[in-house]
Amino acid sequence: MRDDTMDETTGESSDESKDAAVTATRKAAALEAFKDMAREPGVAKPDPILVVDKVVRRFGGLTAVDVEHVEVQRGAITALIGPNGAGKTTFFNQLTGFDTADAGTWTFNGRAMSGVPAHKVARAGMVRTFQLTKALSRLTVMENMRLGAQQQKGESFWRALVPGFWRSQEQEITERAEELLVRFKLDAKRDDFAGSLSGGQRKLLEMARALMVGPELVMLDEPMAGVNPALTQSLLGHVKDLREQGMTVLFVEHDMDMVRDISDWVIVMAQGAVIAEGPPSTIMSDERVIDAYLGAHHDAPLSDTELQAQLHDAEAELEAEIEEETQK
Ligand SMILES: Nc1ncnc2c1ncn2[C@@H]1O[C@H](COP(=O)(O)OP(=O)(O)OP(=O)(O)O)[C@@H](O)[C@H]1O
Repeated sequence: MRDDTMDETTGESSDESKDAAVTATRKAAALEAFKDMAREPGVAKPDPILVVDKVVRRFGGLTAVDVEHVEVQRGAITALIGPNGAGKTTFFNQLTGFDTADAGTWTFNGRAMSGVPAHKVARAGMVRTFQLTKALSRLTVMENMRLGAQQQKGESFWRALVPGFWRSQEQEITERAEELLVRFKLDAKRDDFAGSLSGGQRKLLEMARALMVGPELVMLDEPMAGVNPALTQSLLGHVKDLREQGMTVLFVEHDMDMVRDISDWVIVMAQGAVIAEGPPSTIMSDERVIDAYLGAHHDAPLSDTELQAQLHDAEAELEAEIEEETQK
């Protein structure tokens, strides 16, 4: 039963103040772990949940991922950033068993995971979110949630053999789905097609679906992409909430405001490799990161011709914008 007695000094119910205390503690613990940490790619973490060594993925002649060593701290929110084509999504796919690495090893909670198929990786406690595909959009919100559990548990064998066992599992799955839908304020949409949800609601469903297996490490692929600014804060709150519930979060994101707002630590990839790590407040002023985003040699002086070309492009863009505005 909830204890709703009020704290006279803060005016909060004691449950609320307890929640706030937990939030402060988890955040503080995460920040404490990164205090004084060397800002070097591959730097050792005090309590890593994930440790990656020499992972390589090639597509023909292109090396999409070539990560020498990286560690992810347990209980923290870590952002994985980098310019387009840096290899972030490919790296996520290797780690979660959705694609096979050409080389390398990694451990999750000390357990070797290379070569382990996706549903077993999920069962071990490491899940990634997926954007809603066309097929999933045609299912209801509830069906998506149930699929999140079934697909990842890979228990069709048991389902066929032991119907009684499966029925009790089914009930458990439905209850867990209901609980998560309430938490993500999607319960009123449970019977709507996932395709009819707004951009922000889809992101919530993607997150809720990943939580069906009760993961320890949640990997979010661009959780803010296509989200209406009005829903931004609510989504950020849900991501922070994962940490408060004791989960570890690793997310890929281009939106630097979000990275600064919620991450405890940032890992930067460029051309397949981890090139820098550091706290969100200073990472974007790291020379290696500036180089990666702007392309090498940005500090070499521009030739006259290059300068003219840049000015010309900027003017053309500005004119196009003005024209667009006047036509509205
Ligand atoms: N299935 C594939 N076949 C061939 N090349 C691929 C494949 N998947 C990714 N690549 C290439 O690998 C490189 C890394 O791509 P990836 O999508 O992992 O980068 P990213 O950092 O996630 O980029 P973005 O931020 O734009 O999503 C790119 O050059 C991409 O074109």
